[in-house]
Amino acid sequence: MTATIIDGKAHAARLRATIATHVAAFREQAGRAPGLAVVLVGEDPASSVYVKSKGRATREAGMESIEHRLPADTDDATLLALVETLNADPAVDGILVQLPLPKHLDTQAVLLAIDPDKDVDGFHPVNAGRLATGMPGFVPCTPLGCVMLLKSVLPDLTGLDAVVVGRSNIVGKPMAQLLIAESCTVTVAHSRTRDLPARVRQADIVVAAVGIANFIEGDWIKPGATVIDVGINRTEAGLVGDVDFAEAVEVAGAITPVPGGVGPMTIACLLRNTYVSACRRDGVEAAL
Ligand SMILES: Nc1nc2c(c(=O)[nH]1)N[C@@H](CN(C=O)c1ccc(C(=O)N[C@@H](CCC(=O)O)C(=O)O)cc1)CN2
Repeated sequence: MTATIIDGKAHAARLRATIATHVAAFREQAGRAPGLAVVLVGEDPASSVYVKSKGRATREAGMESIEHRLPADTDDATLLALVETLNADPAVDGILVQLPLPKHLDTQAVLLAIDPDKDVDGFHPVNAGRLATGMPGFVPCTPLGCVMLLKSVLPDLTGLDAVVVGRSNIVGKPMAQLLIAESCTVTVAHSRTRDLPARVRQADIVVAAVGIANFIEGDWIKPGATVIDVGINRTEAGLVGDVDFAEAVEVAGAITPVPGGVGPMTIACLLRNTYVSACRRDGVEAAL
């Protein structure tokens, strides 16, 4: 039996349409549009595409897109000064610095400089702490999108065994926190985990965020499990995920494809976070 394919593109389109409706109501009530500032340093081709997509999606949702493109040799002081300006700008509800930054820049210092209440990426330690302790804050967009896709096929995750393969600050760790909040039993695995295939085989939910093409093999998957593939790996065969899709689709109960799975949800969730930020800043109740 082949798995249900979870159509992230369709889910993202629906979420974006919903946000656009709420943004229209916000504009009526608040007399202004939510504003998202995106900062890109350098010319990494993939990052340039993502930033362009974010700008287009922001405008299509009825929000204001403010783009700052800085040269690759920008120094820390210049970037930090721009973040401070955006922190102080009342028209800016959300600030996002596109990652990865060029190697000479101090990513941690830049993320720390963003006002946590405008941190629509949810990468600031204050928001990581809020997520870990169940307080309202901003949840990183990719894991938030993963949970939405998961719940589209498994509305109640209570008691399920989940394995998150990958322990990054922007996907693995927040993903684990979200699954704990959904009452899953969560294992966070990584490159040094002993007998990883055996761990994955026990899981009802597999989230693959390890960054290695086709790393998770079909016979690691428990029959009927739900597989969420966060990987975006450019190979000679094209864009592939961290899961060997051709193998896993024969075993899983449901699986996200790459492309067209988690990726589109990242930008849709960014719009959601920006709308929520505007509502919080204006003291308006968010409709989500
Ligand atoms: N500040 C941030 N930087 C980065 C983030 C982030 O959430 N915040 N995530 C990624 C890149 N990213 C958004 O920035 C992103 C990645 C992938 C997609 C997407 O829609 N992917 C498509 C394939 C598109 C392609 O050909 O590359 C898909 O999977 O279908 C959207 C956004 C790292 N940096």
